[in-house]
Amino acid sequence: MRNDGEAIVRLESVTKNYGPKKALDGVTLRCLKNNFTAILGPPGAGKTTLLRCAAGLDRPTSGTVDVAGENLTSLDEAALDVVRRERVSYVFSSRNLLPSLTVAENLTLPLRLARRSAAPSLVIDLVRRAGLSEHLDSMPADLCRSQQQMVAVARAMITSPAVILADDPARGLDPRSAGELLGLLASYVHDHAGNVVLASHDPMVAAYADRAVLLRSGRVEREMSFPEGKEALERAVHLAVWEARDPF
Ligand SMILES: Nc1ncnc2c1ncn2[C@@H]1O[C@H](COP(=O)(O)OP(=O)(O)OP(=O)(O)O)[C@@H](O)[C@H]1O
Repeated sequence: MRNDGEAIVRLESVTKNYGPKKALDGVTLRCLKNNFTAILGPPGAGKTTLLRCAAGLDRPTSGTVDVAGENLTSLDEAALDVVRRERVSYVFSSRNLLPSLTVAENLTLPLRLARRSAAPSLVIDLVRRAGLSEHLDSMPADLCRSQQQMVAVARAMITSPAVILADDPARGLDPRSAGELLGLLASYVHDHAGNVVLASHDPMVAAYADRAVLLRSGRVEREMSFPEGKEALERAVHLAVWEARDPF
């Protein structure tokens, strides 16, 4: 981890209301460059809302959101569309792939849409790490769910975006597959100087992260990072959740 203190995603006093519901309630947060930041919290804590505001998919009711130095809240729809297409990769917890395209076509779709190419070494490396070498000509329906999510995560990396925002991509996977998926994201951060912000209800995710942010009722409850290692971070997160006497 290179913790240079610079933020790739910055939220300042962000509030998001859905009618009378405050999904985010004055969130101020910095997700540092070259870090895997885990946003952890129980269902309804506001994790998805936070990611959607950071991706420019939703606009905050008040407050500001900066991504890669760009103030999203000041952009019009056309400029926001460019950020969404070119600067940010978003991974959903399921149904990320186009069912009528092969795995290879799904994987390279963002490059085709942006009329760009990627370094062959990056593509080969991603395919190998994601365990997809044997499946490039398969259709998504022929893959199991964990493989489909691997394609989605590898696809998010293929354009080398400013930041990958992932909404519980390992939700519902068996522990081994979840570990492989999170490991792929963690290695991308460290080997390709990537930036990842991942939301999850599962404290286990902290074992792969550099920094954990606990969110509850739309507020940042606690932020944790442990230079001594990820296991210490996972232990601290479990302890904090237990101490709150309100497990996720
Ligand atoms: N489009 C919407 N309209 C109304 N209320 C919403 C909407 N989106 C989210 N909410 C509410 O805002 C709160 C935060 O929701 P959000 O989905 O961000 O939480 P979450 O932490 O991602 O939850 P989960 O882990 O269940 O996905 C919840 O109370 C939710 O019901």
